[in-house]
Amino acid sequence: MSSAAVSSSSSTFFLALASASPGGRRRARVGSSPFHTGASLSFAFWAPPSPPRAPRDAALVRAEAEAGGKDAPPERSGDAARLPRARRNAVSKRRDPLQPVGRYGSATGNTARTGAASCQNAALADVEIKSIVAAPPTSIVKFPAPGYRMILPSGDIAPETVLPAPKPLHESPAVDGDSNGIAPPTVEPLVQEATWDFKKYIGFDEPDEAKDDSRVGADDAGSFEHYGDNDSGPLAGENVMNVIVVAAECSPWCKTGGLGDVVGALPKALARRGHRVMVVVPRYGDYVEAFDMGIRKYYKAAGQDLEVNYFHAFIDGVDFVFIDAPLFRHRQDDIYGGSRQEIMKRMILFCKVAVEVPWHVPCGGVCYGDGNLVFIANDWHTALLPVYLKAYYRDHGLMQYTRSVLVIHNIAHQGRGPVDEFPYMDLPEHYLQHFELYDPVGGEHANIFAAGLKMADRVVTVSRGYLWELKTVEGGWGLHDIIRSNDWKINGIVNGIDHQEWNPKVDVHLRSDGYTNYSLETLDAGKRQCKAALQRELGLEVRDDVPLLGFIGRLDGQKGVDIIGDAMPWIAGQDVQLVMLGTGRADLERMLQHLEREHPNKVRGWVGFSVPMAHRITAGADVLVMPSRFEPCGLNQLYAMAYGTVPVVHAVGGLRDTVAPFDPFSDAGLGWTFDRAEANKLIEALRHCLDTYRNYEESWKSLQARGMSQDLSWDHAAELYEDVLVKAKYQW
Ligand SMILES: Nc1ncnc2c1ncn2[C@@H]1O[C@H](COP(=O)(O)OP(=O)(O)O[C@H]2O[C@H](CO)[C@@H](O)[C@H](O)[C@H]2O)[C@@H](O)[C@H]1O
Repeated sequence: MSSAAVSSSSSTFFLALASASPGGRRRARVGSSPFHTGASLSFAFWAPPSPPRAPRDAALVRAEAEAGGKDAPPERSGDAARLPRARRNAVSKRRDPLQPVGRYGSATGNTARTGAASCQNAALADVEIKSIVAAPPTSIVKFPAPGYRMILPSGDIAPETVLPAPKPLHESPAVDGDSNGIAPPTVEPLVQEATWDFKKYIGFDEPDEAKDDSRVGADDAGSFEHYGDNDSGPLAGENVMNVIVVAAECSPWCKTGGLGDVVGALPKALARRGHRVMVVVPRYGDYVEAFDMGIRKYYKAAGQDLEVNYFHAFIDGVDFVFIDAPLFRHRQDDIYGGSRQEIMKRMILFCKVAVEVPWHVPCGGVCYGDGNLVFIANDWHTALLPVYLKAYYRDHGLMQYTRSVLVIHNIAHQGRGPVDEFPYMDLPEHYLQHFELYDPVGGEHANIFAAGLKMADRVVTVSRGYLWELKTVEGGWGLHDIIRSNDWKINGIVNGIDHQEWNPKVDVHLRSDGYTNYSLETLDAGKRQCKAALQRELGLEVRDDVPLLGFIGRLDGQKGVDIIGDAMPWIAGQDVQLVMLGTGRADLERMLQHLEREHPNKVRGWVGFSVPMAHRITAGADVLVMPSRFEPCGLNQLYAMAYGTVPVVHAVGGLRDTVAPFDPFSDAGLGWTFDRAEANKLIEALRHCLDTYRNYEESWKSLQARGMSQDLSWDHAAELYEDVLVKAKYQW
């Protein structure tokens, strides 16, 4: 169907969507809070039987991480921890003169730090292009395939740099550069992959005899004997690959939520297994660690030629490549800001650039090349990458040994837009069918996530429970049919914890203002001190015997903070303290402030984005409350358990997978769960939790100890990711 043919109908649909939300008929008003907007989603259905969670080893901590080490997140301009209260509240109040979009690029009316899941489709009503000049797809023919029109995004690629020697599929190690005769290029690549020396690059100290070893390639695994304690080569063995993780955010440089955490940590864990790993992320600000590589390229995005520069840092065995372009600059505190068309244009540019990074960016002097390479794209922002990989290259016999994996962190945000905007994506016309989607809520539209899911070689969701939910009408947000039909290539892998960043033993945010580092051995004294410091910092009465409840999260329908508001009359009647930290929807921000005003002796509602405060609440609170309506994985409950803070969660998605309910009879479990995202269910769970806290000290301590003793490290998750990468590699 041509875009012209569909445009009028789509415009009608999208105009009708101005106040619609993807939950549509599924959404139900919860409770009767005066703060409730009615935009929240009641998300309750039969959850799948819990997969038995294999017992893991005792907590693996990287105790060697040093105070203020290079991984310690620097204070970002968005952090408001040290600002006076008035300014703290102002942090989240920035308003863009342009139509604002939600965290994932959907119109919400909120700041870009927010993820107003409830409203993302509303943006679709805005079909007027504000800043993008309409243009047909570009057709820069670089490598014409017989009888085929080839579209390449980059404006200045010399053939010798775009076509490194292809590799046969069976050739696994990233260190090996032999090409094996499938359509060899007429011109040799500028940088030979064979010159790549993994050990030298990541700084392993080799003994002389190892240096003499002239073996290369797959059989060379034995020469990695000095990789940590493992003398048989990289943990990944012969599966060693080149991995490029592509995402819109990456902690500690730019983070609005869990995506940033994952992208900051998973690559390091993959590198520890021996893979050569790069992270590609936009350069929203000046990041002191990264240096200009002096490479300039030109790309077309939505009809405009744009210059792109590359900045590079090598940290913890990972190449971090920051894409610098005018579209990304000065967006540090507003990375998903601007109109829907603007963010789409940024992501089109970003994906076009990222897919060619393995050719243009010689990290450590050597490009990654496109053999034995896998991209890991994340969420809808980078879902175009698998599409470009296929449309620009794989369809034309290029990049035949490159694979793509797409990770679903949150399917509530999909990159929906009118069908008549499809030409901005610079794709062959027949690709439109992969984007086109009709659902009762969104009408007929172009859906970037849908196309990415179809084009990716493999797909990962961030928990198995969430994967199950995605296949349901309630949980798939219109993509359930696509998920179901691609079930064969989807795996659920629970996120891990970066133990350099989220570890009470070494947490840099617990080193001042009366807080302290602690471990399982020093839990009692350590938590008591952190709790007192938190109470002091927030102006609450310093009391050890009062249970301190915490909430941290984006203020939107997903996180269910309004359910806490609904439960407030009961909470206020208890001898408890409640600290909530979040930013997002204006009505929910007001709710936090209102609750603090109403209950000044009990409640603190901190409106703002503060990484240090998130760490301090996690350490100082006794209980972390997560009444999320849906939660693909959830990281805060993992962090809480690692800090001896007991989670009380709605049993949904990853929360259900990771928080086994407490069983007082067998003294097992990790926290309290409730089966519907409703205030009365939350109250019931909290009642049991507080009863245990007050009256069963031994049970409480063993709950804390079990939480802290789990191996929640990324190393375990990275191993599971590796299985997926290998499946992708051998999949044709
Ligand atoms: N106001 C604030 N100040 C400081 N820090 C704040 C903050 N609000 C949130 N954070 C931090 O942001 C992170 C949020 O993690 P979540 O797992 O809740 O992610 P989120 O829902 O954004 O992401 C999605 O992706 C992740 C990763 O896959 C999934 O776990 C999750 O279920 C899915 O919704 C945590 O590190 C938290 O401390």
